[in-house]
Amino acid sequence: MIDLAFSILAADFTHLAEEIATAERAGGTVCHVDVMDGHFVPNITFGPPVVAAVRRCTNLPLDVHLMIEDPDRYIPDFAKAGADWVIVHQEVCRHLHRTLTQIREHGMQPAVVINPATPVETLIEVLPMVHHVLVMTVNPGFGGQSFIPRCVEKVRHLASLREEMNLNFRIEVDGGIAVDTVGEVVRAGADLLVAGSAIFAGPGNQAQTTKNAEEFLRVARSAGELTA
Ligand SMILES: O=C(CO)[C@@H](O)[C@H](O)COP(=O)(O)O
Ligand SMILES: [Fe+2]
Repeated sequence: MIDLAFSILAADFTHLAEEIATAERAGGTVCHVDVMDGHFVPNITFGPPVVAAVRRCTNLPLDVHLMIEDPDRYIPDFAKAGADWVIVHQEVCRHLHRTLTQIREHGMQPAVVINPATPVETLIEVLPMVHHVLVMTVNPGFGGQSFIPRCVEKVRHLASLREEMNLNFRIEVDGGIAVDTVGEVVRAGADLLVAGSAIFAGPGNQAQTTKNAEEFLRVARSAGELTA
């Protein structure tokens, strides 16, 4: 199953509810929320109150990508806000197993993410406990950056580990995913596809947003069929 996890970072914040409804009607199946703290990444976005507002706009799974130092401190707040899936960066978790366990204990699905410079091997011990692994295909911090092709090999590596270890975590990609890059990552084994600037067309441009999402899904699904 291919999921389009549309990233609201690229949406028109003055009409967030409408932007989410448009992406959902066009086939988006997961709502990806990028939380940035200005420390782990050089940008600041939003926190639990915005996640709670998004929760009131949609019943889609909320995939909350925490680009923050010390995520443990905020797990209860994101649970209260209505997050479904919480993704933490391997690079900030000194006790990754404990953090993932805490996410699950708060009723959410735990996921882990690695930056382009972080190897897949750092995750082996936690693969049995995650709902998904996110492979960053840009350095985190901003939307609209260029896809880093070398990261595709990490998706392939994870897909083969999943088979070898007889596990069923999903593989997500995030950053520069668009019609010209999505085929490659799907063929490598990703099926949870984050896209922001490739989907949202800007204020008042719902028709183009719809077209973008439909075309994105058409390309992703045809790559998926070739792979299956
Ligand atoms: O986590 C991030 C960026 O750090 C992302 O989720 C971006 O929001 C993706 O944006 P595009 O590359 O699709 O524009
Ligand atoms: Fe993200």
